[in-house]
Amino acid sequence: TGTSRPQRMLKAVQKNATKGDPQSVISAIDYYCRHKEWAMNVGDDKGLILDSVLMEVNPSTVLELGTYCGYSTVRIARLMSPGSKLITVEFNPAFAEVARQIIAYAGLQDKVTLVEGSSGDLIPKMKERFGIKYFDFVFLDHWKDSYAPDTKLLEDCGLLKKGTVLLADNVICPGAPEYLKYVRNSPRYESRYYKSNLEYTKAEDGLEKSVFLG
Ligand SMILES: O=C(NCCCCCn1ccc2cnccc21)c1cc(-c2ccc(F)cc2)cc(O)c1O
Ligand SMILES: [Mg+2]
Repeated sequence: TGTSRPQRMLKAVQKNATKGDPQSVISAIDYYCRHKEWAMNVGDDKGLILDSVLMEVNPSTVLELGTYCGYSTVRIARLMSPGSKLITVEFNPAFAEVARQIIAYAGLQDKVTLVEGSSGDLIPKMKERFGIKYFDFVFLDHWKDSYAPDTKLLEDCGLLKKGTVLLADNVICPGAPEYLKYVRNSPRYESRYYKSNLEYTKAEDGLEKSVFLG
């Protein structure tokens, strides 16, 4: 058996990044995934768009669906103000274990709560479990066919407020057609597509930014 791809990514971070320096963790992962082995992090190209949308919102509460190894968790948390909270949901325990270590290596564990489970089960429990009233920012990066149902679930659970920004990864590759139809046709969202590349490749992909209008 041996190590998994996430475990090799963690080794690369421990070898090449500086403890407590989130930017060096991001650079170490991007270098590893571009030159050694591809992995499904949002990556550096789309990461710059994520950074700028995040800074524009300056959220107090963030929900991330799909932690994977914690790359986007680190990208988001490093830009969040003191006292703000990021809840990230990961379905796969092995991914969650690596992510916890990468988030801690970056020194961002105090801002981040990593929860294991499925979005469908956890979204209805956010208020009671984490004392969340609303999310100011939601990053969707989990099962692509869950983006639309989970967005409806967030609405129904009263977790979105006027101005909440949803940012969805992979709307072109692998694609989230149902989600695009939903947010682009709904009068309750103002949507915009940011064209970019699939992480570490020349293939097209992009992020869809959708503002909830209440
Ligand atoms: O599949 C992707 N991500 C999702 C992974 C599984 C999420 C499971 N999960 C996590 C939390 C959670 C909560 N509830 C339910 C389920 C949950 C993904 C794939 C590609 C990709 C792959 C091959 C290729 F050739 C091109 C592109 C690129 C990306 O950027 C991706 O994000
Ligand atoms: Mg993705």
